[in-house]
Formats: sequence, structure tokens, C-alpha cells
Amino acid sequence: MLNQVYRLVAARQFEVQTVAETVTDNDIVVRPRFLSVCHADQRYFTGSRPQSVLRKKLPMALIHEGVGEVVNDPKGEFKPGTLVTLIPNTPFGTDPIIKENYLPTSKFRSSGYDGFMQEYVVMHRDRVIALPDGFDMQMAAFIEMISVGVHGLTQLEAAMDADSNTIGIWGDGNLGYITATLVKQFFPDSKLIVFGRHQSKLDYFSFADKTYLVDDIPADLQISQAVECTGGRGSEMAIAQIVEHIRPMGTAILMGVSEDPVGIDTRNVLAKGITLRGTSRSGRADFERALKILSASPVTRERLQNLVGLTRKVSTIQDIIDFFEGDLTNYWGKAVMEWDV
Ligand SMILES: NC(=O)C1=CN([C@@H]2O[C@H](COP(=O)(O)OP(=O)(O)OC[C@H]3O[C@@H](n4cnc5c(N)ncnc54)[C@H](OP(=O)(O)O)[C@@H]3O)[C@@H](O)[C@H]2O)C=CC1
Ligand SMILES: O=C(CO)[C@H](O)[C@H](O)COP(=O)(O)O
Ligand SMILES: [Zn+2]
Repeated sequence: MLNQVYRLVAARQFEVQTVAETVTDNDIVVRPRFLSVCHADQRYFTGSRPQSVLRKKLPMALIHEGVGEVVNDPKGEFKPGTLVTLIPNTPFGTDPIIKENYLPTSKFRSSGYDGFMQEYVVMHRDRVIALPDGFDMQMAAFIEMISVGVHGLTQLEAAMDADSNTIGIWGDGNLGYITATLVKQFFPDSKLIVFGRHQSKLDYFSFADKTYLVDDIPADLQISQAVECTGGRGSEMAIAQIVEHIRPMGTAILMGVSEDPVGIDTRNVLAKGITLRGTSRSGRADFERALKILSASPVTRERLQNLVGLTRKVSTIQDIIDFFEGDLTNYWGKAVMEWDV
């Protein structure tokens, strides 16, 4: 099968490349329908990764968040037209201990392996899951990011001590909003506090029990467990505040990606017996748990629908460039394109 792949070839430059694809019985052919942009894609689009990384990973189709429509299933398990969520992590082996998203042999779409900006995507059979009825398509486009939040909180559940009194989230952007929404499902009896840099963004977290601007946190405030969802240079200050405000023996899940190493006050990490656990990406089990939560909780779906920011139909390369540029200046929410190439 000949496929048209929309690859980033250099910063802000896309090219359509024709690729011959082999479709085996283990594959499903999907037509992408709604695609959502992640920070990681923007770091490639703007060329802000180190040159050595860009040389290794480009040309590459961007986007690892999306929903598509089954076009062909050689085994006939999925009917043509079935709407499916797409799992970007693609394992090529298994391990009894290491989860699929941490296996060095796994490939991750839009990070050195073509993402979903293609006419058709050939997915391994276990990398698609049928969407339950009634899901908003634009919200469904970023189920991957929801599954990342699910993964982070699942790891928190596994690592934390018995104190679930107060959960603190640092970051008032997309990942912070998704994770805060999920905290209400994972820890319904806990007090949820969100820490951010913008009052106008914190106002969206109306379901949180309390929000604080990070330059106005009461000195005596204590939290039981924490999740960092900031990234970039902001991670350093967020981790410093977590170390300051978390109770002894608390656990902090670190999710924000920073290009350069950030400083951590290890003396106090040691003194307070804090567990720092990094989490990255997600696997099929996290997608399944995300779908279960979303199916069972209309209020969660509604809150996450409020995160849809920029939306537009894209049909040409210029539309794609304009869309990525638009996302860079978009203040709130996820940018979701209707993929119409
Ligand atoms: N681990 C994983 O698998 C994943 C990680 N990520 C990463 O998560 C990070 C966040 O992504 P996303 O939510 O989309 O980005 P956003 O830009 O939407 O959100 C980050 C928000 O955090 C705010 N912020 C910055 N510093 C602090 C601080 N010290 N305390 C509290 N808030 C702060 C930012 O404000 P301001 O804009 O003013 O700096 C911004 O509003 C990125 O690094 C992204 O790459 C995303 C997906 C998956
Ligand atoms: O966004 C993510 C998962 O949803 C990850 O942060 C992303 O995959 C990191 O990739 P890269 O190493 O290419 O920046
Ligand atoms: Zn991502």
C-alpha cells in the first residue's frame, strides 16, 4: 500500500513523502480523524531540541495523540468505520518487570518513529482500542495525554504511603488540568490543591478544593503527596516547593520534561525521606483504565471537554504550519486539528 506521510524535515518545514507500507494480519489500517498537539511535538516543530537529537529523529511525522477510523482490518475484528483511540507506544518485546513504556526496545510515535500525521496509519492490532459511544471527538483526540495522567497516578498509588489526605499538583496547564481532574477519580476523599503561575488559568480548576499562585503559598502549608506537571525551567522551582511543602516520607511524581538538567535540593529529599518517581508516556493498560474512568464518569468527560482550546480543520501543509503556530500563541487548552488531508 502506498501512503502519504507528512514529515517534519526541519524546524517549521513539513514535506509529504510517499511510503510503501506492508500490512500484515497483525495490523489495522486507520485513517486519522482528530489529532492533538503535545509539547513534545512543539519542541520538534520549533527546533528547540538539541541539533544532535533533531539530526537523529527527523524527518519524522509528528503527533502522538489522536483518534482515527478503521479503514481495513485484515482479520475482520474491527468493522470499517469503527472509531479507535491510537496508542503511540509500540512495543517490540515484553518484560516481566519493566512496563512497555520504559522498554528501550519500544518505539514511540513522534519521537524517532513516525507519528499520526499520515494519510493512513498502519498500527499493530493491540495499539488500537475501540472508543465507547458518545465520546466527544475533540476530547477523545487527547486520550493519550489522559492516559499519561492515569499512568502517573497509578504509579503514585503504588509508591505512596498511607497518607492520602492532601494531593498537590504543580502546573496550571494541560497536563496539570488533566491530572487534577483524574485525582478526583483516583482519590475522591482527598483534598486537591493546585499550584500555578496564572490566576486566569487556575480559575479553570473550579473542581479543586484550593488553588495557589506559586508566589503566594502559605509557609506552613503541608501536602501528603505531589505531582509535578510543569516542565522546562519551571520544574526546578516546582520540585523545590514540593520538597518544602510535602510531609516527611511523601511521594512526588515528576512528569514535566526539561531539556536541561534541573537542580534538586537532595539534602532535604534525604532528610524528609521523600520518594521522587519519574513517569513517562503510557501503555495499553493506562489507556484501558482511562477509557474505563471516562466511560463511568460523565463529569470527568465534561471537565476534560473544557480543555479543548484551539480547533481547526487542516487540509494543506500551510494549514498544518498555521495550526502549529496558532497553538504556540494559544493561552489555554489543547489544540486539536480535524485531519482532512
Ligand atoms: N511525562 C510525560 O509522559 C509527559 C510529559 N509532558 C510534559 O509536561 C509538561 C507540561 O505540559 P503541558 O501541561 O502541556 O504544558 P503547559 O505549558 O500547558 O503547562 C505548564 C504550565 O505550568 C506552569 N508553570 C511553570 N512553572 C511552574 C511552577 N514552578 N509551578 C507551577 N506552575 C508552573 C506554566 O506557566 P508558564 O507558561 O508561565 O511557564 C504553564 O501554565 C511539558 O514539559 C510536557 O512536555 C507532557 C505529556 C506527557
Ligand atoms: O509527551 C510525551 C508522552 O505523551 C513524552 O513527554 C514525549 O514522548 C517525550 O518525547 P521526546 O523524548 O521525543 O521529547
Ligand atoms: Zn505527549
